Amino acid sequence: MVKIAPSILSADFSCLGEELQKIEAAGADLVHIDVMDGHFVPNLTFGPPVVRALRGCTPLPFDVHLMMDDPGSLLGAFLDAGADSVTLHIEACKQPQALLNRLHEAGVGAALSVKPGTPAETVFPFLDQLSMVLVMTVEPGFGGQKLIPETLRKAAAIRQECARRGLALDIEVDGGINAQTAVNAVQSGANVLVAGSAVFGAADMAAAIRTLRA
Ligand SMILES: O=C(CO)[C@@H](O)[C@H](O)COP(=O)(O)O
Ligand SMILES: [Fe+2]
Repeated sequence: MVKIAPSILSADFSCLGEELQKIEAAGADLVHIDVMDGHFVPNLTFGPPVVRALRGCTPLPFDVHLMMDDPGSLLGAFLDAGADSVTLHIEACKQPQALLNRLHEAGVGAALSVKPGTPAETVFPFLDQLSMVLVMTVEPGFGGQKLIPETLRKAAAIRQECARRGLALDIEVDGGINAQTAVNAVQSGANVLVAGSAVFGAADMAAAIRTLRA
């Protein structure tokens, strides 16, 4: 079953709560929240107070994608704010194990992400401790970019390694996912599709989500 995680980076920021209610009604499975710190990526978005404020707007799980240089510094605040799963970039983690331990202790989903230039193998030592791996299919920082096709080979390599080890992880792809690119993404082993512009830019969000899922 393919899960659809609309990224609120492409939502109307002047009425984020209503935007969450719209994607819930349209059949979204998760809310993908792109946290950018202006250092790890050249853009700045939401912090824990925004996540906390949105928590009351929908029961959908919050999939928090931390694009931060020092994710440990605000991890507790994002957990308190209502994150259901937290994705850390392997490139930003000096001690991934310590941060994963904190996520396990908090009882939330623990995910690691790789940027397009980061080998899939960097997350292999942690696979048995993860609920999800996020393969970035664009350079992180902005919505509305074109998917980099070679990145899907990493989704396939991670899926293969999981199968070899008998692990049933979610594999999420993020960036440039639309009705066309979703086909190759799912064939490569992804089962969670992040979609910002393809959902929030659609005239009919429910139809866009149905098409992505199909
Ligand atoms: O993490 C990111 C970008 O850094 C993404 O979640 C984007 O927000 C996806 O946007 P689209 O490419 O689907 O428009
Ligand atoms: Fe994201």
